[in-house]
Amino acid sequence: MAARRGLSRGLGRALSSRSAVLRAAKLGPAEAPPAEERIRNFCIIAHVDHGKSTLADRLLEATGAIATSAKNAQVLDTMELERERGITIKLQAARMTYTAADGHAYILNLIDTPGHVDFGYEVERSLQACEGAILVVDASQGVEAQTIAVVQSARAQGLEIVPVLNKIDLPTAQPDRVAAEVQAILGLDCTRAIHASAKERRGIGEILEAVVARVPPPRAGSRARPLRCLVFDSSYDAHRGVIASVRVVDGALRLGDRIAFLNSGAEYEALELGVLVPHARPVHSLAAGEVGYVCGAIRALADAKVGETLAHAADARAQPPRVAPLPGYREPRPMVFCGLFLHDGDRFELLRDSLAKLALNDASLVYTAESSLALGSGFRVGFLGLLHMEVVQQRLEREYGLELVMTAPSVAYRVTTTRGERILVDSPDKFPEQSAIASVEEPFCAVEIIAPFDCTGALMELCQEARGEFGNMQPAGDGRVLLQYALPLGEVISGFFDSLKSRSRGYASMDYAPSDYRAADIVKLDVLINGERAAPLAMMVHRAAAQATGRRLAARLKELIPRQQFRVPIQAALGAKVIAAEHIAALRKDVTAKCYGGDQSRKKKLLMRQAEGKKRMKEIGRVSVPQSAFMACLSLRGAGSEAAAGG
Ligand SMILES: Nc1nc2c(ncn2[C@@H]2O[C@H](COP(=O)(O)OP(=O)(O)OP(=O)(O)O)[C@@H](O)[C@H]2O)c(=O)[nH]1
Repeated sequence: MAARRGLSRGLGRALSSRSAVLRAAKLGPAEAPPAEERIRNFCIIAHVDHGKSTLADRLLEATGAIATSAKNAQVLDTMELERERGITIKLQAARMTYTAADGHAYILNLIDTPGHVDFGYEVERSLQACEGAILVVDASQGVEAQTIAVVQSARAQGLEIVPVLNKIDLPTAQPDRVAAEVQAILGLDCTRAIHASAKERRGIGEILEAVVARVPPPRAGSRARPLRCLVFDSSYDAHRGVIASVRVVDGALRLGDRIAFLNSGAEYEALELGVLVPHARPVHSLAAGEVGYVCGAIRALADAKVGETLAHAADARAQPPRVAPLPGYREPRPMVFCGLFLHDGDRFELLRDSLAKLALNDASLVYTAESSLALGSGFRVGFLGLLHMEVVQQRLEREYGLELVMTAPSVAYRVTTTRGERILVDSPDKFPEQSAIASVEEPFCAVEIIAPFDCTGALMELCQEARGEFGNMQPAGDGRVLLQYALPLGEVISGFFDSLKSRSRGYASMDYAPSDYRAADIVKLDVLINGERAAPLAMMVHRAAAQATGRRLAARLKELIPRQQFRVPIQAALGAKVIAAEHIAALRKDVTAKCYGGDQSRKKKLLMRQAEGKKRMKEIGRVSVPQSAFMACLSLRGAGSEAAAGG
């Protein structure tokens, strides 16, 4: 699945590589905006791998927005084309012109939606920029967990949904069976479902006609109102600042207009307006119903976050303001937290600069400095979910050449103290003494799982172990079952997905969305090494799982911490009460023992290597602890851990 940041980065890079061209690109003569009834704004929604990107490409080809590629995308003959293709796959919005069977030319805006639930809010905003959605379902696979999730989101936004059964070229395709499934599970009328093969370019014309005929045009009459645009995506370009993708909801935006973002209050001038066809084409104005981009030398994404409302500065400043923000704006809310440290503690400045640069491109990234005796200076970073965390980690390592140490991910608990204070605890460091806690609440999420029927028992057991609350179970067609559970988010982020896959032989698909907070008996599990509290190893766990987790952690640390010259006790404790204990026997590690005393140079090398190894160790009291030990807790927490670690 294409990760959200990948999309933004892709377009950012694509635009930046063309920024010189763009600056030189001539702004053509001003044109009248297309009539609302000739505009269709739509997106393509699908479960991963059902063919969303391939179909998007075909629609662009069929309307002449991009050149028709050779059959095999890998053998595109020119770099030019290849680049174009790369851009089209990663674009966030593309404008096509299509002459329909009724003889009229229509402007079709295809708006890309991020595929993953981590970016659910951004999906919601992209969908809000559309009036319709093409639902792609693989005719050989049928409805999957994310199919249900995306349809629910599209419905919530009131979009007209056009079902397309893709991959009918496959011998295993059963479009009629899958149509019945879509109808039964999703309640979508499939009598007019389109049979298509994006691969073989079948059904493409029918899909374009269906977009024109079935997706409603933008609401008429809104052009006379004061300007309001929805920012449904934004990315940062080093040369031009923030590029905000917008859907004009009311009024019209003209080049040179003074603009304001209603939630952040930031004001700028619209220096460049454009549409993506799919290359960026500067325009003089964008009117209600249209989709395009705005640049205004906007310095930080924080000023123009996804979900913002852009208006004319004068309307925003008027007393009382002449415009209200579009409803539903939310600050990005991190759900998963972890500590980020460096293998090489000396490069802290680089980590700080890299995070700051990344945050320019990712308004949902939040971080605060954190310092740990064992791991040095680093940051506590909040992410939208595990995928987001992975993407950030990879970007920091790849783009900034950093070698990171990440502590186990944790969720944020709501703690009410005995003094009546309510605090959000996203790190074991901040967990109050047990005696000062009145109550703790943990975040829950709504989970939907689709799996073969014969795995039902194993998966229900898994959800039960993860303290899940059963919601519903129903047939999902083709010998499969749909399970709905409410699960603690803390369990979902600790190996649950791996366990789900292993207990369903890889066949289950799953989707989750944060729901609410519920009371939970959460405690802080401390680890003591040689009597010293090892703060980076502390965890917040459910009391019922504390003892088993403590035992596994102590046993794992015993394996990971090298023997020292003295006996090292390892203990897991709840407050002052030790609940699990191990010890490492004393031994002086003689790394040269194998060298039979003869080969001096080899002996030297080994001693040097041992010294290097020591450098990578961190001291907890008198004990040298390797980096790997700090990651030990990653595979321990939660119910799914045994399966996740053991396969
Ligand atoms: N046989 C067949 N394969 C197809 C068809 N459409 C797409 N595919 C293949 O299915 C795979 C997934 O297609 P994508 O277009 O990348 O799917 P997607 O839904 O965009 O996936 P993500 O971008 O990863 O979310 C690719 O290997 C495509 O070549 C089709 O009509 N027939």
